[in-house]
Amino acid sequence: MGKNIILIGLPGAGKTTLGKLLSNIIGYRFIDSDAFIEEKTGKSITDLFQIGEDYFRNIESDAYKEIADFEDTIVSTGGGVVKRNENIVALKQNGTVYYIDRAVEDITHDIEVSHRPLLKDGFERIYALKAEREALYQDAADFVVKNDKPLEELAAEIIAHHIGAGKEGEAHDNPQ
Ligand SMILES: Nc1ncnc2c1ncn2[C@@H]1O[C@H](COP(=O)(O)OP(=O)(O)OP(=O)(O)O)[C@@H](O)[C@H]1O
Ligand SMILES: O=C(O)C1=C[C@@H](O)[C@@H](O)[C@H](O)C1
Ligand SMILES: [Mg+2]
Repeated sequence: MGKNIILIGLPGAGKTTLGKLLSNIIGYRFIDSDAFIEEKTGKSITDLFQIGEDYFRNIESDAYKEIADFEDTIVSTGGGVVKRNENIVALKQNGTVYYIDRAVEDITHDIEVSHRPLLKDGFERIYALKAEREALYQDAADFVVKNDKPLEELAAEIIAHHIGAGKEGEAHDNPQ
């Protein structure tokens, strides 16, 4: 059975769109951890966050432990997956972690903030998230993919890495 493909990165980095595209190409199941949590709890991420961030993060960590047992699955994670190392440890048991590294300026062009609890006060917060989390995303990643090109090209880079072929270019095995 193939290892899971775990996509991490900031809100708006392209994880869900790329994950669905990868799923169509290689036939693995696609899951989005936020949607998985909403289905399991019957509550929206916004509602869970309103109860308290710790409350949400506990539910999120439990979800990653469940997801870690899946096989042949592409996982689009929540942007905060790296806030707890236990999440990454669990997901790496049967998964390779790909950091989708996208410039904040590109993200702000493409997303709106209304249903995003962390961005409800505006885009400024995403600059802070980038500063807070960049090192965490880099440390967690087995492989870094720069999202500054068509998503089909990112998908090709990830598939090449996944099948063990390796590839020259901006995507690179993470030396950290
Ligand atoms: N390389 C790209 N070219 C064109 N559009 C892109 C690219 N990367 C991302 N996008 C667009 O950016 C938006 C955000 O992408 P997406 O929803 O996949 O991000 P995400 O990481 O899943 O974010 P979140 O989970 O926080 O919603 C989408 O409209 C997507 O189509
Ligand atoms: O970046 C984050 O911390 C979050 C991202 C979303 O995917 C959700 O998981 C939630 O809104 C928290
Ligand atoms: Mg998403």
